[in-house]
Amino acid sequence: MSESTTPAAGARIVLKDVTKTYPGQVIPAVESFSMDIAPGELIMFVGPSGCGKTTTMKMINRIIEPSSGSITIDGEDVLSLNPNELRRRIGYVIQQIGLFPHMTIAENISVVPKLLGWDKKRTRDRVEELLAVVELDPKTFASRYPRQLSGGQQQRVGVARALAADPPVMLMDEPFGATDPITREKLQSEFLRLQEKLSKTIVFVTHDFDEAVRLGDRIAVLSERSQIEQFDTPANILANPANDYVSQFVGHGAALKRLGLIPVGHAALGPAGGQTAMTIGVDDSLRDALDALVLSGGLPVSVLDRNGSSVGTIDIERISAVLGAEILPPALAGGVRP
Ligand SMILES: Nc1ncnc2c1ncn2[C@@H]1O[C@H](COP(=O)(O)OP(=O)(O)OP(=O)(O)O)[C@@H](O)[C@H]1O
Repeated sequence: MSESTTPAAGARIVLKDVTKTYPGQVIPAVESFSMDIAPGELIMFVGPSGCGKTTTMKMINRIIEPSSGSITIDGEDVLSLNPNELRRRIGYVIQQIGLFPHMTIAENISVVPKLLGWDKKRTRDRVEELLAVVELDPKTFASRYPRQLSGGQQQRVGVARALAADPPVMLMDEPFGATDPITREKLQSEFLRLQEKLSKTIVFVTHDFDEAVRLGDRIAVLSERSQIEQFDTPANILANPANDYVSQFVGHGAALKRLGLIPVGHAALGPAGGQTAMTIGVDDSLRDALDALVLSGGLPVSVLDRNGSSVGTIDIERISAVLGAEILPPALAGGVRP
């Protein structure tokens, strides 16, 4: 990325006692919601349909006006920001994508830059840069229309459009919800790679707890009226759900989900060499290692470093030890690195 477009890192978002009661309703859709989101954090809102996730998120960019309470971005009250300032500071991606069908991909991405009065060259350069960022070749895609793109490609354009003015904050409402599972996983990985570079502050709404675990720095598990049942890292929520409501959300397979978060390199590896049927990378997850163990018929799996050299082996005991050192015999538990 050129120096002129060094990305804006995230901003702090603070919601204090935010309540929204829709006109004609007695019960608020969101009641006394408070949250402090650090710059660069990726926060997932998960909860059942109708619990108030979207209403809470849309109050941050004022698509919905709060009935009471305050919301600040880097200390500034969002109610005091004019519409252009809001657009500059907050990108917005939605499930329905919302690309304009009669505009080319380049024109779609240029919508906010145009509103902000950027000149043609700056806008064109930014469009090219962003298409490259979301892995769509500008030569092929800039002049196409949305209907000439697959769902996954359209969703990438949606992300590029939200990033156009390099906002420090991104709001994402089920952005990958309408894609098939394989495309969805691909978009999630791309998105994580992108976020590693950009470090935006992101509020991401999803129904899918596994998506929340995969993407989130912290997850807010919400119940009716956007009440926060637990707000913590994926690993802590999986290991210690705060109550039955959260446990239900975690669902079955909590141990497998936890393994998905831990790199193989965190386990105490066995000695390299010996008979192994399969290999796994040191940065792959323990869930991948378990998968390889199942396919190898239980034979230890050889662990390779980034250069492809064998650095040790992993087996089922060593995987279990990472999750439950405290309940295993001391000899095994002792080998686990924190
Ligand atoms: N414009 C509106 N007028 C009145 N009630 C509304 C309005 N929009 C949403 N609601 C109600 O507010 C509550 C919260 O809705 P919201 O869309 O925020 O939930 P959600 O958790 O995002 O749901 P979903 O996952 O289904 O999108 C729901 O009971 C909904 O029916």
